[in-house]
Amino acid sequence: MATLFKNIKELIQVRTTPISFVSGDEMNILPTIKNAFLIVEDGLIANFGEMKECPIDDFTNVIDATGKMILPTWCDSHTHLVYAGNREGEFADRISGLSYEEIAENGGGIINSAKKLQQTSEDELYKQSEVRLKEVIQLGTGAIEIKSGYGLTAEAELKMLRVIKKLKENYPIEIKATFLGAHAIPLEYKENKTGYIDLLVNNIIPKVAQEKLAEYIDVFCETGYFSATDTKKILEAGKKHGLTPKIHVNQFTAIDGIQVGIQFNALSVDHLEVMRDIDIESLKKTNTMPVALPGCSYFLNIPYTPARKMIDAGLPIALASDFNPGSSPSGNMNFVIATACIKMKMTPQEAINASTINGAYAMGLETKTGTITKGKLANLILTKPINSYAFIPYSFGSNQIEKVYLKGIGIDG
Ligand SMILES: N=CN[C@@H](CCC(=O)O)C(=O)O
Ligand SMILES: [Zn+2]
Repeated sequence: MATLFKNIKELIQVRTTPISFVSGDEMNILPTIKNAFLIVEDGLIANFGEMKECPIDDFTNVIDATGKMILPTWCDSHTHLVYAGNREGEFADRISGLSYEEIAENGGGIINSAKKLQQTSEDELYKQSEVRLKEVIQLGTGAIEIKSGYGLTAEAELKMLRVIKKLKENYPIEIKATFLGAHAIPLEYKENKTGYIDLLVNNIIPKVAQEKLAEYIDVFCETGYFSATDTKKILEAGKKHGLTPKIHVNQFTAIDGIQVGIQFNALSVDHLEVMRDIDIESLKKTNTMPVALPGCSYFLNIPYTPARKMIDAGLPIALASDFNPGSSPSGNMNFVIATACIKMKMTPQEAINASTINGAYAMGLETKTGTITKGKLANLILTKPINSYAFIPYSFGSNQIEKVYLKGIGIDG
């Protein structure tokens, strides 16, 4: 069962020697092969090279990619794709002048989503989430991290994580689950944050770990949510139960969350719209991936992560969608890449590296996906006929994807 893609105009993100991620100046290097072939066997990339070296075996399927390009599928390392209902009412309130913070203070925001989710059955939550998962696959995402965090009770958090597990069982996309019980302080604990942290530490985290429902642990380390000290306490409990941190930090204020993340060897620190020089300095020479979420900056009209400054300082960057009902109701990685180029001054090469190999690293999948490398999953984007890969971010809002292949199988919309 071998499939040959032939006459590929340009095969993008080709890495013959495995890499974990790229940083600094290396982010601007995107290796490609022009006029290429690629062979898929048993769901994996078996071989690739220049057309002049293409083997003349008997292939089960031959796909002529004349004029079209192939890239590894997008690796979206930060989403909240499992949620109930939507928050377009708050969207209208923001247009009328209320801020995201004011909406949250009035009982909207994450608390609003938690209320809806608690009242939604597991089956219904699965159905709503499945629609979004199918949509992002068609938009080129082949690996995705999904967080809990709209439950805020043991029962509802576990319900979310079971939905993520079911999606993982039923769809060919790679899915990683993150426990984000510390996403907001539930109304019942408004005057007793310590009580909620104790519940997380002594009850919910042990349950999540026991049922093996998550690999990562997240905390919204932010003024009005969880402080650096709270974050340490929660990450400590997560560590005790084998959960690796990937945390929300520096979205609105810099309160030393990055330093806590580094101290706990976080796989990633995400958002980073507000970055002090000390935060950039702290991230140097660490294994922690900084993750930018331009869709959130776009939607909330808040500053963009200073990616240019960070890359110029030698750091890596991953890009993710932050797909969620409150601050980024879109999981379209093509838009994320375009926005990173247009608003954050990342080059197309940097943005593609940030959305493939660096995104894969930010969810522990760098050995399985994120590059065109022999033995990796044949998770591929076949573009429509285009002149250059820069056309993908350039033509923002248009879809340049002809077909998505996961484990070598073409996914029908
Ligand atoms: N900032 C915290 N959490 C989400 C948004 C949550 C919401 O508004 O529902 C984020 O990453 O932007
Ligand atoms: Zn988020």
